Amino acid sequence: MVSPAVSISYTLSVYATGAHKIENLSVNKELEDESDVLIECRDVYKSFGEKHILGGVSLKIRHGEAVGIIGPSGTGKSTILKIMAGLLAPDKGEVLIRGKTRHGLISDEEISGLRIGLVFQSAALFDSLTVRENVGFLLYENSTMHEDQIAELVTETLAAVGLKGVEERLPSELSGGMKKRVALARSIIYDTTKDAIEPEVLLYDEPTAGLDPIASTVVEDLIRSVHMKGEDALGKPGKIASYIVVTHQHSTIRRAVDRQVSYSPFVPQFCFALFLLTELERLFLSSVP
Ligand SMILES: Nc1ncnc2c1ncn2[C@@H]1O[C@H](COP(=O)(O)OP(=O)(O)OP(=O)(O)O)[C@@H](O)[C@H]1O
Repeated sequence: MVSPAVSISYTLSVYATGAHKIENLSVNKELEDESDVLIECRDVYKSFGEKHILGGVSLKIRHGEAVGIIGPSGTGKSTILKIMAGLLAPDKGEVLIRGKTRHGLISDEEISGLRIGLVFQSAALFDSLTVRENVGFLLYENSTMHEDQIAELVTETLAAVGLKGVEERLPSELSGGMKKRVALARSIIYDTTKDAIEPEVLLYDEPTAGLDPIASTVVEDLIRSVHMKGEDALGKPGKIASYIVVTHQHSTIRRAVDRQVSYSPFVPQFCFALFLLTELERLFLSSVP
């Protein structure tokens, strides 16, 4: 039997202090089929002033994947998400969206064919807007949809993340977990009047930060539920093609993702290694006749 093509192509380098690159692990295997790669980072570098944060990160996100990135504070996890989302430009290296290089920051032209949503660590809701206005914000601003249509879609999207009757509340009237749900609803809503509905990749930055274990579990299950392999609160298949979760919490990784990329500190203090547990497992399995 022919082994399935194995998807491995990661290089991740993390700098300690100063300009010394101290770890650079890479595993590469040529792929037979690249057509399902939605986002690819190729040898991405990023520094802030003298601080070298990313030193040659390469990774691919494929259609249908649920990926976790775990690691200590300050190692550049949020930075790589922002680079993938097009909010920060890499100093060196490339970001490819469905095989096409994106130059610099995000632009409407370049994102056509793939919607990328970033769910921020804090829910980042507008305090003076109601939940309905927050969730429907982009549609009110950028679509040709009628206000009633947007309101209806907002209600439906809130129901998909398990929230009912909160449309006219202000963010200050919600619990932390509810705010995260509203932020999630805002990131999954889209203009249903458009002809072509593109696949969507969601990038979650610390989605369970600041939540107690029960509220964390609810959010982790919610992340699963809006994925195409899951089922939302209305019992419909989720609409998110792929997602990445950045987290400090192993419980979130265990519950919400299929494969993990981790920065893991070991001796000496500033060394970090990249563990590609699931990928290595796949490589091993695919090599078994
Ligand atoms: N816009 C910026 N300007 C200057 N420094 C920045 C900027 N953004 C991030 N940094 C620095 O880059 C480093 C990596 O930040 P980043 O937020 O990516 O780390 P992280 O791994 O996500 O951390 P955490 O888990 O605490 O969120 C930090 O030292 C941070 O202070």
